[in-house]
Parts: sequence; C-alpha cells; structure tokens
Amino acid sequence: MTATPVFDPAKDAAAIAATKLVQPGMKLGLGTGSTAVVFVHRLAERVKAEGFALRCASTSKATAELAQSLGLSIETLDEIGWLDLTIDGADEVDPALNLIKGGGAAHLREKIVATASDRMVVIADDSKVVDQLGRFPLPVEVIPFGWEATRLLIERGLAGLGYGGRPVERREKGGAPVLTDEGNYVLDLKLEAISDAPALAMMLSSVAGVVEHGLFLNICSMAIIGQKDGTVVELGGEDKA
Ligand SMILES: O=C[C@H](O)[C@H](O)[C@H](O)COP(=O)(O)O
Repeated sequence: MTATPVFDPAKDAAAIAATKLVQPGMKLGLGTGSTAVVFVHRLAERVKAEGFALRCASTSKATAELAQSLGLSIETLDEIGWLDLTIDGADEVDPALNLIKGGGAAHLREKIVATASDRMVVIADDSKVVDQLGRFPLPVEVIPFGWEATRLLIERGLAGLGYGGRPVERREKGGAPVLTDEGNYVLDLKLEAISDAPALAMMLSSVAGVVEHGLFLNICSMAIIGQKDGTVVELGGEDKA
C-alpha cells in the first residue's frame, strides 16, 4: 500500500475542507497544481473510504494521471457534459474572488472546465490572497505560429492601457519553450498591479494568436484559504449570478 505523502499543512487544510463539498454522484472538475494535487489525494482517500461514485473531468494531463493512479475514474468534459463543481488552486485571489491562474500553464483547460461548472471553488494557502491582482506575472497562452508578432501586439495593447514591460516567453530550464497541454506557448506579463482587470482581459482577448489569459473574473464563487496552523478561512460562499 502506498503511503499518503506529507503535505504542506495550509494546502492540506484547504484540500480537506474542499472534499466536504463533494457529494456522492457529483460531476466534478479537478484542477491543476500543487494544491490541486493535495485535493486529489484527499478526495481519493474519501472516495475509497466511503465507496461512492463520482464522475470527474480533469483540467490537465498531469491531474488526470494522478487521479487515475489513485483510483478515481476520469472522463472527458465532453463525455460528462456539465459539471456540478470544480475545485482548483490559484496563483492570486483578490477580495472579489477574481483570480490569476496559469502558473502551471494549465489555465486554458482550467477556464473551460471552471466555466462549464455550476460552481468553482478555489483552494489555496494564505500567501495567494492579495488586495489587488498583478504581483504574480499574468500568464497568457498563445499559438506558436507568429508568436513574436502576438507578443508585440500584446506589448502595444499593454502600453495603451498604461502598463510597461515586455511579455516574457516561459521557458524550460534547458531553454525550450514551455508547451501547454494544447501544444501552445505561454507569455508571462509582469504588471505588478492590475488596476482595471476587465479592460486588460478585453484587450488580451482581442489579440489574434492569444488563446486564453489567466485572469478569471467572476468565475470563482468561494475560496477556501488554508492557514499554517491547519485551520481554514472561507471567502465568499454565495454563488455568483
Ligand atoms: O496552471 C496552473 C494552475 O492555474 C494552478 O492552479 C495555479 O498555478 C496554482 O498552483 P499551486 O496550487 O501549485 O500554487
């Protein structure tokens, strides 16, 4: 029998609290990243102990592989159709529950899964809670074809909104571009503070070659924030209209 790994206590607290939102028979979206990994472990433990059925769709190949290795069955989003709940991590969470995601380059599939769900709940440790989004570089997934032109257009669009800086291509340690599960590249925008997230989202979505950006606006309905002492704080809790 494989022993459960030792998890970061804050992430573990958030993950365990999130497993309590899962009801037998639910159609569930599984997020990506280190906090989602903890959740998948804790969920698999609960499912094994209580023996109930779930239908799960994954936001990444990595999460699908982990979930299956722990005995959870994974179907495609198209096979399930619509989800009751998605549980995922985040790189930043603001007081209105707007998010930056994509630190693990999974934000395209994450956004598709989250918006195909009745509810999206974020799990995170308290280092992710910010007053204003933007300290974490904003990930933007772009098509490899003509990506330098796409970068230039984004840079010009940023300048038009008053942001400086040049989008940085995300690379592996060896120098190769990071590829998303869809085979695209990721540009990271170092903005420091995002004053008008809807305007920025609109600009990015208007650039040819941009597949998806990591701003999740009005998508998350609750955030479970784990603390180092193993307690959790819930932000939100009301479903967004
Ligand atoms: O692309 C990755 C995802 O958006 C993650 O959910 C996000 O980066 C948070 O990951 P972690 O839980 O590892 O901080």
